[in-house]
Amino acid sequence: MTSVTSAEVLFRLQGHSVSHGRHRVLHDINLSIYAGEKVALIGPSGAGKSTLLDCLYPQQAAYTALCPQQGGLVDILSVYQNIYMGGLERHHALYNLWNLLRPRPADKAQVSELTRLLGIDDKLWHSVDKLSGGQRQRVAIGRALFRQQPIFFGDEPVSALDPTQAEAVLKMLIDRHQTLIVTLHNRRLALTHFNRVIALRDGFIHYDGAAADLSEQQLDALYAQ
Ligand SMILES: Nc1ncnc2c1ncn2[C@@H]1O[C@H](COP(=O)(O)OP(=O)(O)OP(=O)(O)O)[C@@H](O)[C@H]1O
Repeated sequence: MTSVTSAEVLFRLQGHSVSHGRHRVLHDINLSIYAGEKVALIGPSGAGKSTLLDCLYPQQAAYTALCPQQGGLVDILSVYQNIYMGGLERHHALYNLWNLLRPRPADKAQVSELTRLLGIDDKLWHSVDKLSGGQRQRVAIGRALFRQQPIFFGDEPVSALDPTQAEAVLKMLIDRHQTLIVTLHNRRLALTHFNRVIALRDGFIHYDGAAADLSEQQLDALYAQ
């Protein structure tokens, strides 16, 4: 895994606004995110969280494992193939083609280990269109983990998992990445697993600070307004 120097600014937006047609969805966003930060991005539906992730991602795309909201899986391919695709950039095309069709033992072992940790090892050779929403979400997370990058971007990456799984998977993502920016609707997870919370509402930053300085009730109020 490539590492980035601690306290290095990885992401910066200054006076950044985004519009879709006449609809402004992000207003004058100012923020810096440093290496090592674990940032929960919260806010009601439509607040602009995914749009903000889209603005930040290109700044470190080469070092970022991305887990988009729709998962981005290829339905007709197996769990193994979908996860393996997270590591395509590490090898040349012929190696990848061979490995997708006839997995080498070493690659198969790595992908199998991820599926075991994610609790989907019995699905390794199933095509992903046969999986439940939560199982598909774990495949998308497996693919992001297989990228082996220092930064993780997740757009509601654990929303389809039950509470126990969501916590375990989030912990795994945090353990394996130096810097994370994750959109979440689960306020408790935001406060217990992240050190910084950025709360958006109607395209404005409503709160940006330490998770330790926030209570769940304050976050609830943000959603209730
Ligand atoms: N391609 C688009 N064209 C037009 N409007 C868009 C487009 N993408 C997003 N929007 C609008 O931008 C606003 C912010 O959307 P965004 O997906 O960033 O919100 P979000 O906070 O991630 O929501 P959710 O929690 O539901 O995923 C919404 O009002 C949405 O309708």
